[in-house]
Amino acid sequence: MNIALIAHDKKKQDLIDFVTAYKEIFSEHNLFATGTTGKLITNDTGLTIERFQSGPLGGDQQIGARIANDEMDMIIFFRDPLTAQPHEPDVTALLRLCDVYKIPLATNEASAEILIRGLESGWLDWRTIKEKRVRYDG
Ligand SMILES: O=C(CO)COP(=O)(O)O
Repeated sequence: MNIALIAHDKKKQDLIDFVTAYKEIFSEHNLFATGTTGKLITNDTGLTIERFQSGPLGGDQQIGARIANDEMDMIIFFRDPLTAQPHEPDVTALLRLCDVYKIPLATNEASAEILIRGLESGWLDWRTIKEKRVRYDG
């Protein structure tokens, strides 16, 4: 699975702690991140992460492009809902593309817990699950 990790500044430590807690699971997947988030996570965990530009410089858009190319399977984005971001339109565009392409997206720690446990349990193979559901329906 290709997993993108993103955190706004006030949420970065929370994401580092989260990735550290689930390092074993994350280490089995291809990780991507916006610039600063990726650098901090790699420094703390030693995990290999492909880094894009920093968010305000286009990193969210680069991850969005990967989604549009069907190259992302999950987005974990610890957003800061209490601080205005200069690149808010980019953030909105990224979230929109997750919905356009039906990509699992967690925008807070609680949702991320559920996604990562689902990933571990094999629930994230959503395309197969959807095919089965269609078969059951008729
Ligand atoms: O701003 C961000 C997401 O919108 C995150 O960017 P950085 O990881 O470069 O701080």
